[in-house]
Amino acid sequence: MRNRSLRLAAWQPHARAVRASAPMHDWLVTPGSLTARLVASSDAFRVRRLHQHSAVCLADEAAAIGLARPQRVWEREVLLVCDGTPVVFAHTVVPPDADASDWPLFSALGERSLGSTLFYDPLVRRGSLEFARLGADHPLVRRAHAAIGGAGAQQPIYHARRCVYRRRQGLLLVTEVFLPAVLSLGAGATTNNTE
Ligand SMILES: C=C(O[C@@H]1C=C(C(=O)O)C=C[C@H]1O)C(=O)O
Repeated sequence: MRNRSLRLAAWQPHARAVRASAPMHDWLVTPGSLTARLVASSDAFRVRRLHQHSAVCLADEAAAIGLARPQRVWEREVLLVCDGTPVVFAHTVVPPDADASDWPLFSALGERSLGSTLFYDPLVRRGSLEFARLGADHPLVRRAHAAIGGAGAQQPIYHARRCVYRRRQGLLLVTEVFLPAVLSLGAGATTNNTE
C-alpha cells in the first residue's frame, strides 16, 4: 500500500495560495538569498549540517529534477540557526548523474551556506519559487522535527518553499521548511516584496 506519508504536497506557484500569515508570507517570498536575510536578521547565524549523502529522493521532488521516479540522489540537509535557535530546515537534492563540474562546490560545502555558492555564481540560473503547506506527516516535516529534537510544539501545518537552480547541465532543488521560530526574528527581516 502506498505510504500515506508520501502523499504529494500541493506545490503552488503563488505564495498567497498557501494562506500564510502576513509575517510568514513575507518570509516565504524573500527575494534572493535566504541566508543573507537571516544573517541580517540575527546577531549570530550558522548553518548546522545534518548530513550530506546519497539517498532516495521524495516522491514529490523527483519530477522537479528531471527524474521519472524517485531514485538515489545526492541529498544535503541542514538547519539554519539564528541566535542559537533553528529557524529553517533546508533540504537539497542533486540528480545522481550530475557532473562534478556542474556543482563544483556542493560536495565540500560543510557548514558554509549553499546560498553563498548559488547567489554569487554568474552561471547559476534560478527557477521560480513554489510554495506548499506541509502536514506533520510530510517526510521533511518529520525530519525537521527529529533534527530539532522535538523542541517546540508540533504544528499542524508548516509553510515551505522550493526552487530549482540550474548551472550548465546541472539541476539542484532546494526546499526550505520554515519553523515557527522564524517569526520571532527581528524587524530587520523586512523585504520589499510586491507579491
Ligand atoms: C539557497 C540558499 O542557501 C541556504 C542554505 C542551504 C544549505 O547550506 O544547505 C540550503 C538552503 C538555503 O536556505 C539561500 O541562502 O537562499
